[in-house]
Amino acid sequence: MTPGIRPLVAGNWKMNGTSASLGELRGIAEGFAQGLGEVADGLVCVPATLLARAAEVTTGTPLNVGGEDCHPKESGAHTGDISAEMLKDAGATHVIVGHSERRTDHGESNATVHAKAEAVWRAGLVAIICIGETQAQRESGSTLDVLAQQIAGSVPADANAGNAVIAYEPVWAIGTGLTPTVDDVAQAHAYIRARLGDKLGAVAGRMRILYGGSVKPSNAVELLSVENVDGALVGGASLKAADFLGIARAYRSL
Ligand SMILES: O=C[C@H](O)COP(=O)(O)O
Repeated sequence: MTPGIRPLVAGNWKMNGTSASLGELRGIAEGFAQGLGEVADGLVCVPATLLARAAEVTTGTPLNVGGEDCHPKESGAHTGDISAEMLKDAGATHVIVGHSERRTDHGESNATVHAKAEAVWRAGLVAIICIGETQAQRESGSTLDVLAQQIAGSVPADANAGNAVIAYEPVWAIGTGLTPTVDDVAQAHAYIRARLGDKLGAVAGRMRILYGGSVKPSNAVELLSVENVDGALVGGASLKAADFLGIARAYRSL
């Protein structure tokens, strides 16, 4: 946690969910409406196919919905792609950019992620910019260098606390049940805050830095209490309302 920064508990459904899943989203929205919204902001990023209906389900609740990716351009001949403006039209308030699965599956570079973050801002939305090292990079001792490069290349110079959220996701911790030690998380988040400070100045002290990678109700208090961890980006455990709310509930005791 960072004094003065309101935490954000964000879900990422990835390529999961059909209309039958909207009941879980409704459950999450109700949990935030019934008190959790007082201790943390809530967001669930859903597949584009569900976004408009997800926005309807969450209307009138504190829960926001977002997109998982966008094309850098506003419109044009890009079959199968979706622009940030389209996501906004469907009800998104946030868009994830640079998730490691996009970087790996679609070869997205830091420059691409940078362009996507700017596209999110062009649409008036908040960019959740993901960074994180692979297992091999960690084992070779280059974690902090990788984070520095990703911040330098992926985070536009006009990022601030209102338009961007940084998500630190060690790639090897995503969907594996493995998590870094709290000391490793603290070191990474402090380093990210410092590099953001170098790049952005004082505003970096007010930006949210989320941790992502195998967050679940049983480890949420431990991970979310770490200094400079201002929330979570949750994959698998965001698919069930009970699990996601269990994570957000950590903020009742922090
Ligand atoms: O965007 C979310 C992350 O990739 C974390 O996924 P996970 O909670 O399933 O490990």
